[in-house]
Amino acid sequence: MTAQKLDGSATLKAIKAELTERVAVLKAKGVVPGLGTVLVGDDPGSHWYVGAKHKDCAEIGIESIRVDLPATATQAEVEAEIDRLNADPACTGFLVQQPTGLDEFRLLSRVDPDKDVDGLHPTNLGKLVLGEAGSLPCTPIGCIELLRRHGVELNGAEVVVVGRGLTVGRPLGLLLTRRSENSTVTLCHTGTRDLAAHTRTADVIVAAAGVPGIIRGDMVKPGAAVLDVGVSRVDGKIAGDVADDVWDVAGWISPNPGGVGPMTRAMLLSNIVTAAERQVS
Ligand SMILES: Nc1nc(=O)c2c([nH]1)NC[C@@H]1CN(c3ccc(C(=O)N[C@@H](CCC(=O)O)C(=O)O)cc3)C=[N+]21
Repeated sequence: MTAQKLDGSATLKAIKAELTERVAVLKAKGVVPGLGTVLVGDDPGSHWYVGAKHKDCAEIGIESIRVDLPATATQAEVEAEIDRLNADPACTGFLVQQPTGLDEFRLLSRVDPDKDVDGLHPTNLGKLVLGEAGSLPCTPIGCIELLRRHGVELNGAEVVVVGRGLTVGRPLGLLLTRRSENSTVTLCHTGTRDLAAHTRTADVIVAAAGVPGIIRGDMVKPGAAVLDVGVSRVDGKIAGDVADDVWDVAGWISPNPGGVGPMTRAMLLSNIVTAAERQVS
């Protein structure tokens, strides 16, 4: 048996087509969505991600405001850019690319929550806990959207999430246990005594540990869906959390690259458009 692919690249394309129409409707009402990014330093990976986000925006009619600062930028300098984007009406949503090497909690908290298209502002994470509408974090909501669009059932499913990080694992548990998803979630992490005992009974495994190959074929129930979210570099190549032998056991796999990464970009675009729509009504 070989698993079917959960194709994030194809799904990004489909979502772009849908969003293009919503952007056109906004423009007809005189609203032009504009994404701002603040990038600190010269990490090549971060430059690639930010460039990809602006290219995605251009394709669907979203304007770009790009602020690149040197690695020597101070907390106060980055905060001044955040204040400027908060006040700029052409910027309908923005993000500070992580990591910055600065106090990220203070940076995140300074963004206007209505312009927080990453869904990581404390107000938006608090709204998620409270069940109120707000921007949702892009990577975990991208995992859910990828499964939904491939017809993988989440209602009543046993989902094992591996990793408790703030951008994926922790918020994913909150999203999946909403009534609209209705999954039963086990959140595993480095303190979990017997990881395989949990993953073996799961209908869906989300591997977001950042440990290459941590999920092996003998840890997966035949037919399960496995999302490879972890990103590490081994010899300069992207290495995910899912070992190759999982393809022989699982029913569905999101590859890495080509799976959840593009979905993160799709959900950022969706958050930008939704935030601009909220600002109209
Ligand atoms: N404020 C903030 N918001 C973010 O959303 C954010 C961030 N900081 N910091 C870094 C992570 C990482 N991230 C990715 C986006 C796209 C791909 C992606 O599209 N990857 C491609 C190819 C990657 C490659 O080939 O290098 C793929 O998986 O197919 C991956 C990772 C967003 N992040």
